[in-house]
Amino acid sequence: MTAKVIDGKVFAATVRAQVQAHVAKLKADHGIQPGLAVVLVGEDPASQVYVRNKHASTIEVGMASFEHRLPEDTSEADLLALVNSLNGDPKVHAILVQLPLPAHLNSELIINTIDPAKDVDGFHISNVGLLGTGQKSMVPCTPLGCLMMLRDHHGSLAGLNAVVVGRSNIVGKPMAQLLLGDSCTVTIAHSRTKDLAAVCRGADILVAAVGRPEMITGDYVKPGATVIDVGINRIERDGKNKLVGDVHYESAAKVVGAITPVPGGVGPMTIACLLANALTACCRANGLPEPKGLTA
Ligand SMILES: Nc1nc(=O)c2c([nH]1)NC[C@@H]1CN(c3ccc(C(=O)N[C@@H](CCC(=O)O)C(=O)O)cc3)C=[N+]21
Repeated sequence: MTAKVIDGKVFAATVRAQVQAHVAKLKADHGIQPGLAVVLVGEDPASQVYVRNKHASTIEVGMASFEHRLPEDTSEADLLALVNSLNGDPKVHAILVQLPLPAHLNSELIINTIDPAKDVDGFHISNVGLLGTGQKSMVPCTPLGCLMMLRDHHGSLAGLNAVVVGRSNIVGKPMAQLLLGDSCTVTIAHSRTKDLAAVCRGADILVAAVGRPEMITGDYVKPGATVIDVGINRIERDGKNKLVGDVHYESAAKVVGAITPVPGGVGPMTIACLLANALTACCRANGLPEPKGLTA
């Protein structure tokens, strides 16, 4: 069987185009421009790349982008003061504090200080609770992007067996909630699950978010299954730096029905969903109808 490659790059471009059109309409009809603030503490090179990409895409869809780069030794009090000022800034509808933060900063405290209505990452405890109880919330960008690709590929997800490998607060747990919301039968597995391969082989939908390069091989997948690879691992192979997922693409692709590549799968969708969430936050803040097809 030849697997269908789910092209996240192409899909993300269509999401960004929808966001761009909606942003233009907000401006024309209401004179409103959505604003996204990104806060980066420290000099982590990978984080700097993401922040630069986010800035460029934000401008491209016509939103205002506010970048705050703070030194590694920024105090918790100073960071909290910045978050509070962004909370109170009417031009800022959406706030993202890049993670991980330097170890001397309490990430939970900082995330929970963001106004939940502006929390485009959906990491605030209020948004986590709202999602868990099926209420309107801000939904974490990576799981939202995965859900969009799955809905596009399958139409309805009702009744399908979904296995999420990974139990993080930013991907595994919210992904499971979203799949449950779409009426999948959901299993959350992880590195300590007994006979992980057998559990994974029961999946019609397999979401790999364990953070272990190429761990999910062809032996872990059911023929015809849909595989979403959330992993982004930088490894060295044959003296070269390479980006690989949590799925061993070559062996899995021989078995499954559809699969997302790395790069060019979930990553671009994460950024597109960040923009979608910023737009949603802006519409809600102004009591306007939300964009269709861009929310959970
Ligand atoms: N508060 C917060 N929210 C985040 O959403 C967040 C974060 N912190 N910290 C870091 C991670 C990482 N992340 C990525 C987004 C896009 C790509 C992406 O577009 N990747 C490209 C490849 C890029 C490359 O070549 O390096 C791809 O997969 O095709 C990757 C990683 C968001 N994160």
